[in-house]
Amino acid sequence: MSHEVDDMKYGISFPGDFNYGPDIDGEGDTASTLPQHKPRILLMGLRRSGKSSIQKVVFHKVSPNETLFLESTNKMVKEDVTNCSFVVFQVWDLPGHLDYFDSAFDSEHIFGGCDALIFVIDSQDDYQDALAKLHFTVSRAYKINANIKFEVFIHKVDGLSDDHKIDSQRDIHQRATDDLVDAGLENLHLSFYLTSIYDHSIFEAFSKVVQKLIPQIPTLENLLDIFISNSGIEKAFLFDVVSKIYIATDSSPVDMQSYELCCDMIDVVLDISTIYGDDADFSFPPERLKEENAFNTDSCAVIKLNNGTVMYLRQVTKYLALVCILREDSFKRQGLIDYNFWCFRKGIKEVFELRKTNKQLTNGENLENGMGEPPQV
Ligand SMILES: Nc1nc2c(ncn2[C@@H]2O[C@H](COP(=O)(O)OP(=O)(O)OP(=O)(O)O)[C@@H](O)[C@H]2O)c(=O)[nH]1
Repeated sequence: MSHEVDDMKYGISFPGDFNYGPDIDGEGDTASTLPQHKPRILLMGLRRSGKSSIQKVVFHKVSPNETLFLESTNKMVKEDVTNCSFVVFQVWDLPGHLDYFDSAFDSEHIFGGCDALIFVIDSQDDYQDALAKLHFTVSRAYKINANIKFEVFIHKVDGLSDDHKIDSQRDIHQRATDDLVDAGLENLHLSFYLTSIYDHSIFEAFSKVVQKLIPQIPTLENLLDIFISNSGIEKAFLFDVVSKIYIATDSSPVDMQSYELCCDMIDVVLDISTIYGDDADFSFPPERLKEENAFNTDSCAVIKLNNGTVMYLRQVTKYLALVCILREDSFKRQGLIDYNFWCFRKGIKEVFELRKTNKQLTNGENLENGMGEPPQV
């Protein structure tokens, strides 16, 4: 394992335009030293479709029930998702009743600098108007900026039966793409997700959107593949701890149940660290993470399930955690897994250090990772 990671060539480009939160070690604030372009995600859709609720549940840990009486948003709300989070980007919540292509708005600025546009459709409502608005929005935005990733959240599916969900998705997909073909926009690609704030589907969908904006994804996936295949692990996720967005996973398919289990494990570990950690602090989760010792690079947890499966969490940096699912038999070789994890973490750090040392690399200088020696196995 160590050889494979050490020999790996990171043959991808590292555009300096995707910022990450505080240093990979959680020390220092890179925000002041790196260029300030933050990927921008626009949340659009008709009124009451659920845009503000999505933002509150995913990024502010608001419980779904608390969104029931959210007031309508009347003006554009811009938010930097930087708080203690590894992934740094901006989310703009655009109220549904306004036309952003009107001359009153600077549409070039709104859509020209946009990286992903999430269009939220309320699946519990008649979606005829939403489809018309979707077509109007994406076709105009595409003309301004053809690089935008267009994502459609078929939202509030908690109220639909399984059959109804599939039918709605098929119907919306068909009608939306037909409209684009009729308008001669075959190259405009829409991705569809079934979402609800009442389960983990909204986190999963947001994870997939964010992953499209991380240029290092192929390398991270590759590192995870090498790690799991050499450690007898079945599935591994690399999580941004605060948002519970997974920023990468190995190349095997993701099943919702495994993802949910891993999210729950992060909650359990956070709670226990907060209560029994060196500097126990009982404030709201993002605040807790600011405390140096509540959840740090030494955090590690093992949960044995009654079906012969083990869940293993290791902290990669203060903001990133690796959560793995494996069989109890494979966990007998924990020493090997720990060693491989050490190599994996070293690889991850090198990937993200490259963004800082881009210049050094082009000058042919060596990277120093300052990681010390691997643990003894
Ligand atoms: N059942 C269900 N209700 C949801 C879901 N997401 C949001 N809602 C509800 O939908 C209602 C409207 O949500 P908002 O987040 O205010 O909608 P919005 O799109 O921001 O609305 P505007 O600010 O008017 O543009 C609230 O009562 C939410 O509780 C969901 O996944 N399932």
